[in-house]
Amino acid sequence: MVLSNWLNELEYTLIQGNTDIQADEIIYDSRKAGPGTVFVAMTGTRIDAHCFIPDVLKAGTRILVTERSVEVEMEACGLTGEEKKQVTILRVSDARRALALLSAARFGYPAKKLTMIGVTGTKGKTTTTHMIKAILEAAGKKVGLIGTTGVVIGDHVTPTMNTTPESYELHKAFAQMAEAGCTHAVMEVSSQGIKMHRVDGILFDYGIFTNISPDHIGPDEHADFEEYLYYKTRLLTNCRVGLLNANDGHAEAVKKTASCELYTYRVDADGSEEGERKTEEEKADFTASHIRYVSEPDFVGTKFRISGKYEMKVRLGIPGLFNVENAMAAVSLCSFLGLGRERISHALEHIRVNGRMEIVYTSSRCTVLVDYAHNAVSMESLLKTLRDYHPRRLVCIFGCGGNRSKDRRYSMGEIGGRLADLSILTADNSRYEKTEDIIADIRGSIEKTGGKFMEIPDRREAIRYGILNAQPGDMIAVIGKGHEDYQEIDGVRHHFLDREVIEETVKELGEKEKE
Ligand SMILES: CC(=O)N[C@H]1[C@@H](OP(=O)(O)OP(=O)(O)OC[C@H]2O[C@@H](n3ccc(=O)[nH]c3=O)[C@H](O)[C@@H]2O)O[C@H](CO)[C@@H](O)[C@@H]1O[C@H](C)C(=O)N[C@@H](C)C(=O)N[C@H](CCC(=O)O)C(=O)O
Ligand SMILES: Nc1ncnc2c1ncn2[C@@H]1O[C@H](COP(=O)(O)OP(=O)(O)OP(=O)(O)O)[C@@H](O)[C@H]1O
Repeated sequence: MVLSNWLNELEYTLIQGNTDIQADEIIYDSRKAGPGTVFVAMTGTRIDAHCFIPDVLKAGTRILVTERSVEVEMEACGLTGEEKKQVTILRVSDARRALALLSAARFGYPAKKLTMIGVTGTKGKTTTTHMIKAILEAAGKKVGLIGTTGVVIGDHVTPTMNTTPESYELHKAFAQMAEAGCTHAVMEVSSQGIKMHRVDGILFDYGIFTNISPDHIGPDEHADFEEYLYYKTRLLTNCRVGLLNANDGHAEAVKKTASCELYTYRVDADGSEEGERKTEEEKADFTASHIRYVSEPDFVGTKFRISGKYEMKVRLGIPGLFNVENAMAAVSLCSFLGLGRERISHALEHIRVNGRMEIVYTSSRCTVLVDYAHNAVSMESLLKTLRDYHPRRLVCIFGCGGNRSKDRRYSMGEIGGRLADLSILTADNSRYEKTEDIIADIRGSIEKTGGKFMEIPDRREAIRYGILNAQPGDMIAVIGKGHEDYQEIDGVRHHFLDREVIEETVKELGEKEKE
């Protein structure tokens, strides 16, 4: 490919060289340098990649995209004067944005070949994207998905470093999706991804804003809540049709900044009808009401009614009030796509989202579920909504990650003590810390609540204990790791999946009962 073919959407200054030269690949990691590569030097949060310019030139790269003058680096590269002259240098104001625009061109603008659906929000991104995928697939569409659980195309899952991967990886994935015959791409759009220009140049057909609460604020993420909110709202300035959760405390502020064709959805947990709402502000385009919590021997979830621009009754096979919100986002969106109600209904009744309120076992004996809640806010909303099912006992099996803020241990201990009937403290990803030390930190706060707890540091044994000692009608929530299929100990990831341990134990239980 000739470099100039990739430059249509890029604003740049040609510092030296020419653009009518061969370019085969775009790289943003110096370790992939070689002849034919275009090196985009990004100023990182840890490293300024301009310092790798001598290395990439030595490795054979002859095209550089830079944010600043690189005379010093050119001096240090060891090339002859003639060789240096042959290097093409493009100066851009933002290399991350340049990477996004170049990557889109490099892969032939694959996002334009797909119906693009983006979901942002502090919570609910993974669940909502999986619900949309399940509905579209039930309607016979081929869908690609990108998010925390990886890039999913058909049965093939490729793990990703980030919830919203780097722009180059995104366009590569879109190209693979288009190649595989996908018509729709549904992806999680993190605020950090927006801030880091990973989705620059993509115009989403549909954008969803699920909710926002303080999170991801810190040295390498957002400076403060205002910045976090700002970047989250950018999705609704970069899509044709937007959907906003009217239940969210910041919905009005988000509405003011949105520039798309905007619709709202809401959940009336108190059972009131759309017609009974008093103010215009309280009305939404899509409303869920008449919510019932259903716990049957083979089905745990909710039933509710949707009214407004779309009407249907839903039986949702994933428990919890917040999942009604997630389902409302998914159904409202799918209502624009002209899908049959029976397909939507079937998909939601049988929905399973890997590690998100995932019911692994349910019978008259007990219900066991896995969830990714790994901080106090998520844990609190999870335990509160599980109470709506009136379990005999609510048992929560959890730990906390090592080498992370200790505040999380104290706050999760406090929530467990207050909201569970029994907490079983165990290992999460202990990393370089001793599991016993982490549990001791949790113990410190749980003891103050007077809540009942026990300690079983081995996570497998903790899960086995919970299930083998269940009382009829118990609900057991195994939380913190969700879809993760490993336990990280001393820098090594050992295979471990909560769901598998639950399934093994349930089998053991069945065999014991037969004896
Ligand atoms: C703080 C942050 O967002 N960092 C992201 C950023 O890394 P960075 O560019 O700052 O990294 P850096 O190490 O300073 O390197 C700078 C540049 O030097 C290059 N380099 C580096 C070494 C070398 O030898 N040669 C070389 O060329 C690197 O390839 C990079 O281009 O760009 C990388 C590539 O896209 C990301 O993987 C990385 O995410 C890190 C792992 C991260 O933890 N990010 C979190 C904060 C994040 O993005 N989270 C969101 C939100 C999730 C949610 O909502 O739950 C997400 O979307 O994942
Ligand atoms: N709409 C929601 N509101 C509040 N909590 C939610 C909601 N949806 C899911 N949760 C809780 O948050 C956890 C993470 O859910 P999910 O993975 O769907 O969200 P996410 O936005 O992708 O989160 P993360 O950024 O932590 O990966 C779930 O395990 C559940 O406990």
